[in-house]
Amino acid sequence: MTDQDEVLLGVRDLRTEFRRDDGDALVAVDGVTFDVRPGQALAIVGESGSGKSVTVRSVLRVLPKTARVTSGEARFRGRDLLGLSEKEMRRLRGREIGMVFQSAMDAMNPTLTLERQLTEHLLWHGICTKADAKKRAVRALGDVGIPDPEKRIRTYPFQLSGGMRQRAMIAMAMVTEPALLIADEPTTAVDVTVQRQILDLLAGLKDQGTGIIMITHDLGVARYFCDDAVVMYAGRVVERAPTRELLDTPSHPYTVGLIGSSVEVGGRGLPLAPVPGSPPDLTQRPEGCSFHPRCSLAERPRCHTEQEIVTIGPGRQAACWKVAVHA
Ligand SMILES: Nc1ncnc2c1ncn2[C@@H]1O[C@H](COP(=O)(O)OP(=O)(O)OP(=O)(O)O)[C@@H](O)[C@H]1O
Repeated sequence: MTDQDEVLLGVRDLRTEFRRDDGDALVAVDGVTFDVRPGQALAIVGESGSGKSVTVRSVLRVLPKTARVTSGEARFRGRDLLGLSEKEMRRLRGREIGMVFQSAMDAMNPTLTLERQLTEHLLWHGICTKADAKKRAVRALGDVGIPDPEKRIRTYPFQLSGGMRQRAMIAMAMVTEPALLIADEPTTAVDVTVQRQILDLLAGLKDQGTGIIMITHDLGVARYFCDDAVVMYAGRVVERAPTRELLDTPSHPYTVGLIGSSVEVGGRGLPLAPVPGSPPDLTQRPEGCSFHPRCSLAERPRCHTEQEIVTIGPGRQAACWKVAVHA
């Protein structure tokens, strides 16, 4: 089997724009490329507004009306998701691609019991018969560690604690046995103990061969859970590497700053403190490297005119020509 055969999701040169009222286009995602393989987790890290969510929303085709993907490819199991009909995408989302978000309250329907939500989800996707749906739903809740699932299945999301709700959302995402799971800050709103339990649950999925994309602010979570990482800045990937290498020996000046400003205590990263300065207004992106106005190493004219991708090693690239000079 070649490397290429093993790619579950291959995103290439993805570009997504928002149309603004003043007519200007805001390029939120600009040329993003990454691969996710079965049984592997990819972290997408970066400051707020760097384009992490818009990237995965573009892949899932759940963008606000004002946004559109203007170019690129998102090949999932051989099919380009960006070329599928909306009907085909509806079949795929929630079935072959599961989704877990920061807040289960936003992702689940507060007016339906867990039983209704889980069984309707299974039946809509044609996973099993009505007779089997409840059994599978109870099993899914048990699998994510919800005690007494036969009883709990009759509750509404708001009747559960935050941690239990998050588990129920993961049960929803897992019940169809998706090949790919996209998790957008799944542990941000829960305490450390629940965070660990949720990561262990997701690790179980990974062991079964599920590919995972994890958006996270928490470098400790990325280190603990993710095989590879991409760092985004102003809509672009500025560095990609196996996670441990990226965190131990970062290359791009932005990654260095990001890690330098994050304190990892006992393997858990605190939320990232911002690198001095602020990201650019995406309607007026600086020429060349978008990070140059904040970069202490920036040199004229090269950093102001070009952004070069440098390959540092296997699976490692950084969007900074100075990396090659210092390597
Ligand atoms: N609904 C929207 N309308 C207009 N622009 C938007 C909208 N949503 C996002 N954007 C633009 O896209 C950029 C990327 O947003 P995105 O939500 O992907 O960032 P993020 O990295 O996920 O941030 P966070 O960590 O805060 O969730 C933002 O900086 C903003 O300029």
